[in-house]
Amino acid sequence: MKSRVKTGGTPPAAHPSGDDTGGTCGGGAPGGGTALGLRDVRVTLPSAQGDLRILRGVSFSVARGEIVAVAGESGSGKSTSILAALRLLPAGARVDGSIECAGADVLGMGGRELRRLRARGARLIFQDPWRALHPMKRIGAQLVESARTADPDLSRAKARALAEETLGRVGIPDPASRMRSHPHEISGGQAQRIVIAMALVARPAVLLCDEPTTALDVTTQAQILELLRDLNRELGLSIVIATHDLDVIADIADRLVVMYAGEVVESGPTAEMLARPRHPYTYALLRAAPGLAGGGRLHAIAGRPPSPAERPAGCAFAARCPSVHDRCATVRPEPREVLPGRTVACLRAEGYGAVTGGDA
Ligand SMILES: Nc1ncnc2c1ncn2[C@@H]1O[C@H](COP(=O)(O)OP(=O)(O)OP(=O)(O)O)[C@@H](O)[C@H]1O
Repeated sequence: MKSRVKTGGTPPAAHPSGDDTGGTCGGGAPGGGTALGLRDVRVTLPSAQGDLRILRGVSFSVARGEIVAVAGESGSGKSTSILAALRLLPAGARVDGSIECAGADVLGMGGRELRRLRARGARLIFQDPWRALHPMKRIGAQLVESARTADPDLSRAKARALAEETLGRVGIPDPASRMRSHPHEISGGQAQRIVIAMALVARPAVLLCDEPTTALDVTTQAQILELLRDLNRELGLSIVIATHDLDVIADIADRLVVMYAGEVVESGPTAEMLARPRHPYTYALLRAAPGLAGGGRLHAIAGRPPSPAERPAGCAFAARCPSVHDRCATVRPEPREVLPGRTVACLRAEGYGAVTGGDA
């Protein structure tokens, strides 16, 4: 169903609200094999210079039990895609296209359904875990609140038991005593585990992680990603991870969605995209990733992406593209399916070899 929605300027819900009782979008909701689907999503934001087209027809989907990484440089539209999925864009934002979460039409939702969506349909994990934790409330109380907001029929005792069990599940030692701690008593890595636990107790259909490890040290980053992968494997949790750092997610993502200047330029199974990137931007991102270049020379991507106000007429990547040709300046490449489940938006899409240690 196609919709056009003006969002009401609701700020991201740092703490779950407890006032919803209805709705259709939740972890246990029926509805096909898709946990989250964006189809031709366009987002326009008002600004002093006029309307800014931030997303220009973004499509990707996350099957149940799948990990999808949304990658791209800063400003490519990753966060906007995630916030659009939860209708959390700033006041005045216009969203066109269609967004589906666990079988429900997100752009057609009313207030109550939206609260339900945010409480248990799709839960957000931010880069900064402290943003999601109330500094004055005990960790146990925050977990119980999250569980009971998602399922108001859950008794306080059952919610506490679920909270404690989930803390153990995400690797928090001595969960019973941790329940009584306040956020200032824990480390950044533990805080992110607790934020993940707060999402898990709500049994969401999909976890939306926006740069979930960027604020953490390298060892903790790896542990949090391992935790996400375990939760995906053991609970069948569907996960989206937005990141500018392809190294970080290449090992755990089933599929990659590469964004540039508000568009998806390439998407497909991770292994295939690493072995044979087809879009020059994907290739450039891979060559700029230390882990994936495997000790080979790193190639920074020269230049910078265009801002939404200065986007050129044809291909947005043309000014930085080593394979550019005349038509790229005037013809906007539409995403096309080059293999089953693999799309590329490039007039050439010629394909490159895998980026390896010997690549120079
Ligand atoms: N409220 C806003 N008003 C104006 N422009 C915005 C607003 N929010 C985002 N943008 C612009 O939209 C584009 C996409 O931003 P977005 O944050 O979605 O990208 P991103 O890929 O998540 O980048 P980052 O990793 O830096 O968060 C950027 O050019 C950004 O400047």
